[in-house]
Amino acid sequence: MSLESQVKLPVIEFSDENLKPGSSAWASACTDVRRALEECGCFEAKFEKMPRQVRDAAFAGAEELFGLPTEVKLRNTNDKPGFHYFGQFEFMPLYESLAVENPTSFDATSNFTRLMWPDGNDRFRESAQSFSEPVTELDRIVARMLFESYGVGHYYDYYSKNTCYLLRYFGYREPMPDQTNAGILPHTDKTFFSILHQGDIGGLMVKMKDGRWVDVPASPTSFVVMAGDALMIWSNDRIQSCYHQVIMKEKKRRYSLGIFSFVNGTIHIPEELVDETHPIRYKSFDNFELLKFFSSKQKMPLIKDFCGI
Ligand SMILES: O=C(O)CCC(=O)C(=O)O
Ligand SMILES: [Fe+2]
Repeated sequence: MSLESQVKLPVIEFSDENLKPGSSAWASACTDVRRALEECGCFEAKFEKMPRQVRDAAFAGAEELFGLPTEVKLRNTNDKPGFHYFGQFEFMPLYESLAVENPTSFDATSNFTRLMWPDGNDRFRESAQSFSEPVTELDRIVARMLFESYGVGHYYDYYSKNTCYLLRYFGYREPMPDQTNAGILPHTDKTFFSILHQGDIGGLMVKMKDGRWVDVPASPTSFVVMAGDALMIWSNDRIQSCYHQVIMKEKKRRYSLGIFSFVNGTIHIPEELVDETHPIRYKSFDNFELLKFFSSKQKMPLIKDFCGI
């Protein structure tokens, strides 16, 4: 085994014991979350609240969704930049994804389902919402723990009221002989948090601070929590957004599900996170303007060109 594959992500367990705010187990989980994000930009969350049948139904839904004709998938449009179908890229021929905005809502999941299946598909609709509920809950737990650990617990109220969630389904074809096995090229997300959950086929890799790429094993009980660029800016660079990519190592189709959080309204860098060793690096910004800025550029711009000081 090479040294590279021995590096592992930090693992944090979220169980009944440490989910009680105010308990000592909660306080130590708050510190673990902050340390993992500051040191690695991501961690593996073991989260018991996802029932096995809900997870399996969500992946069965993914398989059905990617089985639809491309022209149907292309109906997945949205006024928000980047909240739509992606695929058919020459430089990433294996990758496709579809997005459901506000996936914990009955109406939003119904609208998406009707768009894909005009005759209805209740099983799919229900699976999308039931999967999203516990994962958005995990997002809020992680956010609250991080804010408390930074001494800005009051920010949680604003976050929970103003966060907009996106459920994204990822599908990757198996590479043909002589075709690239790059599923998705290295990038950071424009989110506050991204929580990814792989199906049975792994392939996700995350980059550590020392430049090493680490495999994220697929597991039915693991969720990868990653810092997005919006969190990096909000944290005044105490946390770096997580570089990640997908390499298709197995000759099989791969599915993955992601819950992405975006904060509505102007995000200010908390004064508590600014001090002599962390002078202010960014101006206040809008998460959707950040998305727009990146989607409008041909060449990958730098965050500092968007809101750096
Ligand atoms: O397929 C995955 O697990 C990750 C996809 C991803 O990183 C993205 O589209 O932002
Ligand atoms: Fe990503």
